[in-house]
Amino acid sequence: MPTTIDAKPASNKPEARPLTFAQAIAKGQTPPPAVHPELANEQPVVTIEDFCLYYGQKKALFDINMTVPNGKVTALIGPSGCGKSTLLRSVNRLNDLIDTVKITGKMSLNGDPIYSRHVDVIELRKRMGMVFQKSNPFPMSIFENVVYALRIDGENRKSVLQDVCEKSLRGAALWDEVKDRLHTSGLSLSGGQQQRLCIARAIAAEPEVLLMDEPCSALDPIATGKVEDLIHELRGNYTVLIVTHNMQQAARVSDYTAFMYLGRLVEYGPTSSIFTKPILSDTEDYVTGRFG
Ligand SMILES: Nc1ncnc2c1ncn2[C@@H]1O[C@H](COP(=O)(O)OP(=O)(O)OP(=O)(O)O)[C@@H](O)[C@H]1O
Repeated sequence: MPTTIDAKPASNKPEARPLTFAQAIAKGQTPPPAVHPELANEQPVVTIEDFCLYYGQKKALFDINMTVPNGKVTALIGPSGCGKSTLLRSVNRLNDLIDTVKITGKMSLNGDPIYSRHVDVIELRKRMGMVFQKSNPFPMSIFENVVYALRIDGENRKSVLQDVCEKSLRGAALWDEVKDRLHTSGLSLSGGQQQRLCIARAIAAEPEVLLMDEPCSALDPIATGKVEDLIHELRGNYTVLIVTHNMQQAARVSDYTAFMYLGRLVEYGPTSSIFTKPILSDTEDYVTGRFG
């Protein structure tokens, strides 16, 4: 069904055609997103309320309202430049590093404000894991990469570190490939293994949410398949918010999908619904490759 956003009839026309989301934006309106009812049954880990972000004068995010549900994989999709990475990086305040960035609105992590003046950003980031496009193992052994966050927190008990290392590498589907060379450099692994090592490092810290910014974009198809399988398996145990350019990837790995366009959240719902029976015609056009 096509969207019916702000379908005000023009005064001299008996039947105005409903505006699409994109047309409404072009007319300067801010249509509310189409949020599917299933989300109301989920427990939010991250809550985003009326969130706007500006790079200097340029507004990149417009009144984003959404929640990231507990124990689920949520994919952010949309055309290049629509604000997916900006939104993801706002969750762990990586955008603080850019001088010109200003924000309005709120975000919270399990009820705790993310953007309060009193927040210790370092402590806040410890509660979240981040996996980047390009894997970034530290120049140290596989073992030390995985237990890095624990070491920083002063944990030096060998048995604890060994347990966490094994559990995290198993969780990242890497254990069998590296268990006999834990003390060789993380940099000696293949690209796909390095990315799974980064995921192991992230989950070792037991993050409340794992943020992934196009984690497969630098990988070949086989390594991509392994990382996708892994992300899919993280469901239930971890809350994941992932940016992807690749719609097939979103369909394969995620429970929920949020479609963004020109800095707005357009539609958000179960991945199967977004791809097979979206509410808005804009979403349908995007997922079927007719625009974007
Ligand atoms: N550091 C920056 N300074 C100024 N503008 C920026 C900066 N980073 C991003 N932008 C702008 O903000 C908007 C959103 O960019 P963002 O990278 O978040 O989009 P995206 O959906 O992740 O794109 P892509 O899929 O191409 O990575 C774009 O118009 C972009 O040019």
